[in-house]
Amino acid sequence: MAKSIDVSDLNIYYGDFLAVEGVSMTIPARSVTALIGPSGCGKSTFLRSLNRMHEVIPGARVDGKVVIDGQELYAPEVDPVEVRRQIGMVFQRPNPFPTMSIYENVLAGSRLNAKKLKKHAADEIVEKSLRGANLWEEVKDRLDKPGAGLSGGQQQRLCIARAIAVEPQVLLMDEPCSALDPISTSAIEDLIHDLKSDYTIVIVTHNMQQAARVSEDTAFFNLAGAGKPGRLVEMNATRKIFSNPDEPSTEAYISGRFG
Ligand SMILES: Nc1ncnc2c1ncn2[C@@H]1O[C@H](COP(=O)(O)OP(=O)(O)OP(=O)(O)O)[C@@H](O)[C@H]1O
Repeated sequence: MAKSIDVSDLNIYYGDFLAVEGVSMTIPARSVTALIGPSGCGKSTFLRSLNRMHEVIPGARVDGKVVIDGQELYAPEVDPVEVRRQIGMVFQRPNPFPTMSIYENVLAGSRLNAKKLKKHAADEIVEKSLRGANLWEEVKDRLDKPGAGLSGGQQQRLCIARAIAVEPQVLLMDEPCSALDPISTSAIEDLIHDLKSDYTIVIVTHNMQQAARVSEDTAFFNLAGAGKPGRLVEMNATRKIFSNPDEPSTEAYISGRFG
């Protein structure tokens, strides 16, 4: 199920504006890769290029290659809508469908994928996904209540349940804990740890400790200068990035000297 991702010479544009330049990296399967770097260096833009969400913005485009287990993501025959279904994404702010029940929130993606879902199969998906997102025990007695009635941390876990319900190959997370308190953050981090045995996870985070805690590899992005595009400075084992990075600018960033 989990897939590795090979990115080569990827340039990412908003119209004429080159936001991210020349990224090449290999993101290993069944592992967590953290993307770090100062504001505006293109972490979210890069993340969205991995499931073709970037192109949703008018005029936005990429050139270069993204290959997921041998399949080129930007090949002409690939349907971007299908890609977005297969590569799950969790955003900064939990965004459950507010009036939809917890049960239906989990199934939202599966209902799009399968025309008719039998009650028994639907129940199974809901329980498995909520268990996978570490939320089952907290909500099993109120599955018919609206998603908006949950706490922020529970809502974020509900969004993760919704993302994993379709059994994606890859899970992209854009600062999934930035709107959460420390206890909910810790629950999500534990969950990320559990999920990585099944999924390839890429997470954008501003929190250095979080990158150090949850990821195997870390990619440090930076701007080459004001008005210049973001680029990948260094990707290495997280252990190495936080103890003995190859690049002085990585060292400066992680030690809090800029960014
Ligand atoms: N919809 C958009 N249209 C035009 N430019 C955009 C758009 N979204 C982002 N950008 C620009 O692309 C560059 C990279 O932005 P991006 O949000 O990817 O950076 P980031 O590293 O994720 O930042 P942050 O850490 O602040 O979230 C910035 O110069 C930003 O202004």
